[in-house]
Amino acid sequence: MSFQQQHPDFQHEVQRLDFTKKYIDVVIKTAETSKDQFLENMKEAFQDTDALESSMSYLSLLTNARFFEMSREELKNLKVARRKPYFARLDLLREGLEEKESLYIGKTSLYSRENQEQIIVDWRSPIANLYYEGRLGEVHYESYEESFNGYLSLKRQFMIEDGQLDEIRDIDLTTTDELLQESLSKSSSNRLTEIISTIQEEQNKIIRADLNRPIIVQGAAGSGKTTIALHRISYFIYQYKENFAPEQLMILAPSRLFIDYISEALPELGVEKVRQTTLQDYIQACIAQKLNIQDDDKLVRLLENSNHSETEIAAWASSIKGSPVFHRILTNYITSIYESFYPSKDFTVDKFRLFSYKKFIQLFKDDYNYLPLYRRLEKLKAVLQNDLAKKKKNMIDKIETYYDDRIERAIYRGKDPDKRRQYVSDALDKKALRLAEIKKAIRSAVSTYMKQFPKRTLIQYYHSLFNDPKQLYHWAEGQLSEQETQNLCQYNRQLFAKKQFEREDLALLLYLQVHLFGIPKELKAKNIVIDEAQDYSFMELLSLKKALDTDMFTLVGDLAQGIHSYRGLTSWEEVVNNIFPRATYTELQKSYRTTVEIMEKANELLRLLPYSFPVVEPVVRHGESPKFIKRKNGKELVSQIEQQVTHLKKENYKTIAVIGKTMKDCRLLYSLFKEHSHESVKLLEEQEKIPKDEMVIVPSFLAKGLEFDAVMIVCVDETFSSESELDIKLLYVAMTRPLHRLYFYGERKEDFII
Ligand SMILES: Nc1ncnc2c1ncn2[C@@H]1O[C@H](COP(=O)(O)OP(=O)(O)OP(=O)(O)O)[C@@H](O)[C@H]1O
Repeated sequence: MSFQQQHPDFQHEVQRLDFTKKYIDVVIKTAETSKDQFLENMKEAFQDTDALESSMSYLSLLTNARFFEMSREELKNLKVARRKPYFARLDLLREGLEEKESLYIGKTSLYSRENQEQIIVDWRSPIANLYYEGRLGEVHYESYEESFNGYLSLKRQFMIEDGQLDEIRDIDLTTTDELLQESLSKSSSNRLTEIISTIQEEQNKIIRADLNRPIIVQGAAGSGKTTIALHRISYFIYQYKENFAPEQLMILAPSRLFIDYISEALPELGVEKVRQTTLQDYIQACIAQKLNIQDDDKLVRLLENSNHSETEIAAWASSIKGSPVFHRILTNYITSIYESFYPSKDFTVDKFRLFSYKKFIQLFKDDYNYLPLYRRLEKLKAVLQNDLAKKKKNMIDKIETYYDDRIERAIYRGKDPDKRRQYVSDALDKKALRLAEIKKAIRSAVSTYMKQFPKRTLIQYYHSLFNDPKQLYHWAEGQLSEQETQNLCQYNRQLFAKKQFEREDLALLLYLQVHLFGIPKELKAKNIVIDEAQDYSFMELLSLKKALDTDMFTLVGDLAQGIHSYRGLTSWEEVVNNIFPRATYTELQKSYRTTVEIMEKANELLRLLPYSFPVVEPVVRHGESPKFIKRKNGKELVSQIEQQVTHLKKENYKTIAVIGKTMKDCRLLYSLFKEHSHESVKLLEEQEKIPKDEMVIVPSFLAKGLEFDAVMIVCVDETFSSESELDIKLLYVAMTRPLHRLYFYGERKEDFII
């Protein structure tokens, strides 16, 4: 018997676990067969225990089929839960009650079918919050806007593997960290996992922060931002399951590679139905077009420093297109488009004036100002059609009456019967002609009137924006010089000539789409999580907010890893002040991923960056110090790395990555491996899936957000320079990927800055 199994309650907890598992089995079986079977199933399962007694006494409730109505989803969760029904227990004496109750906290809830008592309490329920933040003793919690007090006398953690209780541990202040330590020391599976049982207090605060307000989290590398963001979605779905379908939530990830990385944690959290996409894919869906986008090309060019002045202009164009200057430009541009739609003629049919242009403009400008331009036009077209339908009879009647009157007068007044006949016949002809005319005019009136409004496509509008530098200068209201607007127009026209766009154009296209055409309802998510949000530009965030028509965003990111800062953000302040004024801002400085030794080295880099964040505090977990190894060349470099990998695998490290600074360096390494190695190696690109048990080669900018047991940063042709902020950030990203081991392979130590 192990030490933990000597816990006086161990046997009791084994029984309790047994009961829970059997109960789950019965519920599953009953849900899959029929409710009438419940009793039989209960008898069978609990033949030898007393539990049956109490169950039998609630027989009457069983007539209620509702207790067994379970969605496929719930059934699936329950089947998963059987392996580990719960991870903690709380003993709570609620104020005003005599007896304390034991609450078992798990990933999904389970109610007793007989008396509605909770056999398992969902980790997202209000009372489970006590596990994450309440110390033992007097506690207070809120549930559905009511406050409760109570006394928490026990917090117990369970280690359950495959339905077997391995260990129990009662938590007081000294042992809180043990489970976390254990969980962190495990090897990484290349996938993000759920951390429900070890969520830390500061993380819990963010997960459960007011769901009706946006939240911005600046978190150090490895502080759990991605993990927390996913848990917050899970919490949101739980809280609002009646009001929102998971499909109405959206995760915007930096790349498809990253979506693959988080994919495994999603079902466990019950959030797999949440829409997961990248900004590029999402915007292209909104504008219903597939564009030819040059991806990350700019970053690579910046890295490789090719053609200096051209690269500089490209980076400058990105920064301008992402900045608030373009908000001003687009606002003015859109106003000018709107004004060009104000008609100067009334809506007339034949000789009748039906609708004044002033009224048209008033409806266009004021009454329908909540709609995008072309939707306003559709509305107005419908207004004209309605109006016409109402007045049509009247117009026809007027013409008929006019001729009928004349004919009648002629019949009575005229003396010469021949002349009279001729007059009447002419009048009848004229009447028929006029009636045919007016009917024809009525048929085409609306479409003729609507023809004055130009029909242009989004892309045509976008191209026009860069047509005339003088106009652009005017719209920028002094925020750009004439030279700058000329450069910008020239730059974009060159792209257009190649039928190309760059990522920075997407936000502007989205902004125009929203104001001119609108976006389909089914693409309007209600709650949005953005990971690596530091790489978004001001205009990207603003356009998304406009497109989605909500400020319910969770933004998580780390400015120190802002490798796209030429277009991305340099401070969260501008985001809070100008886009999400209702947002709460939180910082996370503790890092859970890596060891103290690795984090200390990475912190040295952080000090070289122009940010005033405090250095990252690693959770105390020690390991080997990062090592510099003088690299060899060609075949010998490959065998050098292979030996290290063999060594690491012996130590049971499973996921290993070689990180190069650029894709170019990675391709070089990859071809060396192809030529000289028997090991299977994969080069990760943007659209890849991450293999489970192969070593990977990945460029630093794509490694962002991922993690591995061990990382080897290898410099072949490229080195990192302390002169370049981008290099520092890329190296920082690379250095903060490993959980356990870090090696630098290069010519000289200086090539890695520190
Ligand atoms: N409370 C926790 N308990 C156990 N593991 C945790 C906890 N918080 C974070 N981790 C682990 O720390 C690692 C880093 O988490 P995550 O990837 O969410 O961090 P991040 O802030 O998004 O990192 P990056 O900035 O590098 O993208 C993961 O392995 C995660 O499982």
